[in-house]
Amino acid sequence: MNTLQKLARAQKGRFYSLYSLSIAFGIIVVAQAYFIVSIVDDLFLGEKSFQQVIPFFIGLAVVLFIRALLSYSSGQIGVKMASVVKSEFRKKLLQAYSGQSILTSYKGQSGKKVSVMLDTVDEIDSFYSKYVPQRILSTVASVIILIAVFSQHFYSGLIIIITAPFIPLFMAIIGMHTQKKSEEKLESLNTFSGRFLDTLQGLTSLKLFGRSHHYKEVIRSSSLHFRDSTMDILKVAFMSSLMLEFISMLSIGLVALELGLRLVVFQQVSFFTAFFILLLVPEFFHLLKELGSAFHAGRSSSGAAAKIEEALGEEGKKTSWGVEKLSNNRVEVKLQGVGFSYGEGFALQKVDYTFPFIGQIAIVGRSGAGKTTLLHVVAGLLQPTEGDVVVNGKNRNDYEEKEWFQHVSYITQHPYLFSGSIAENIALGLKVNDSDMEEAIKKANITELVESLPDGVNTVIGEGGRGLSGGEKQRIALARAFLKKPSIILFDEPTSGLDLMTEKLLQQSIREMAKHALVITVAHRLQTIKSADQILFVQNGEIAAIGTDEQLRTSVIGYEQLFKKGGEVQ
Ligand SMILES: Nc1ncnc2c1ncn2[C@@H]1O[C@H](COP(=O)(O)OP(=O)(O)OP(=O)(O)O)[C@@H](O)[C@H]1O
Repeated sequence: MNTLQKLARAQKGRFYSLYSLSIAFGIIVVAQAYFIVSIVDDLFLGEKSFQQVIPFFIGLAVVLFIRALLSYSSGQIGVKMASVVKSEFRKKLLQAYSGQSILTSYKGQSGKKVSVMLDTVDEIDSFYSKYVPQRILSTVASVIILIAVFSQHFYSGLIIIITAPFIPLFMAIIGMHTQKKSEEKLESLNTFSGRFLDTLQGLTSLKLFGRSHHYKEVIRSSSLHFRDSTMDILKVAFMSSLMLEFISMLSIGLVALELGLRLVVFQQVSFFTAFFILLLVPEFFHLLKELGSAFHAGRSSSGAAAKIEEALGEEGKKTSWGVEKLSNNRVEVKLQGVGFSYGEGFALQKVDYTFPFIGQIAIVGRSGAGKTTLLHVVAGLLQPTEGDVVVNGKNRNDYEEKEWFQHVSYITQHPYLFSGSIAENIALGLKVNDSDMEEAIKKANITELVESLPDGVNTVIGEGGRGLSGGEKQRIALARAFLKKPSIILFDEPTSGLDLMTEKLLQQSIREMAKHALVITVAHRLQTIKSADQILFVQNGEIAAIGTDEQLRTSVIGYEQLFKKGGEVQ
């Protein structure tokens, strides 16, 4: 609970308001008992008239109103505290997820991440909306009630002091179990969400391989596991409420017995005192019981906080960035002894190469040779584990992240298209005028495609760009690049599946781009390789040779074997 406590204390104003409200609440509870006892005592024993006790009735009504107001206000403060902390956690998680290295972000299931961000963060709500206000209220108000009881009758106070500690003791025992169970519950909820989204995304593959039934069972058992762990928590909650009720009932009974004997048999206390104490004791134990239930909810929140901290701790090796500006439009990228390792197995070996300002560079090699890894290192998505990426004479890590990415566009094999219109997908939030949009569309060779659609550029394409072919998606991504006009375009060419026409259109667009920028392509097509100014031939994580297609064909063993009959790189 430490992190959650710290975050609660950080909201000093609200924290102290809760204390003030609790002091007022304690006084109000005592005043309420006083007014009730005075009314009963005066009316039945003092034989006063109804008119004479009217001031007490008014006092009681005012006190009841203030009591309701105080309870409402402390609840509201708790809700506000919770909303501040929850939005803080969500912001941190979002920053952590978006700032993670590409390797860390690929790890884990998306559904699980969404569940942490939404459900797990929601779980901490009860710590602030229930536990914190109740803890302050119960401790402060119960002390005030205890002082009132002691002031009237010492032995009743003593019985309360002896029996009351059983409640916190019991709460501590319950609390130990609850946090663990709550962590288990959240883990199964996150796993369930992760599996669900994963299965939903891979539904087509599962259907095609006739395995959808198996996965239905996987989801079913995952959901049953979540149900069982929720029921486990509820079981503990019910047990804990029952026990708290039992302890407090016993304690109230003891005080009542003692007071009854003193009042009726020994006649040592007045009716006023006995009744006053008998009204306050249940209030005292009610506060402790409420604390017990709130404590249970608070422990569940601790489990959630632990899960969030775990998610925030998944740092991974990020690319580090500096504060330098990269204003120059001409960007020269130099790889100096650059190496990268995923930890075990494959490693990119010391790469030395200076890219030209403008032109087309192709990266070729067998599958698994390290082409994409090299592209990711150049893109700034992976931080080299050795050597430096030097940009315009300075280490790239010295530049601001935003500055670098302003100069780069990366067109992957499967570009992500958001749910929205084609225009929105091309602009990606940029404010663009119609003629710029038209030009980008023309250069990316999608004019015909756009014109064939019912609403032109305003046609809505589904989540993930459903309804468009792979080649069309890539051309939309190219249009993004034409609009952005970056200095460096990284292009992961599709391995297969493009018809001749689409291939030609893509090649045309890339050639157009290479007139004004540096285009680095992970190339799989002979045509791209032939038109490249220079080719980096990658073999086992090393640049084995550099040259034009002609040069490499005559001088490098293993280069020619890369090509299949159809002209595609294997
Ligand atoms: N996240 C990762 N963690 C560990 N190893 C990885 C990771 N990504 C890739 N690898 C390994 O690194 C090696 C190079 O992968 P890379 O994707 O760079 O190859 P490639 O030349 O682009 O292959 P292809 O043409 O098939 O896409 C492969 O052996 C691959 O298994």
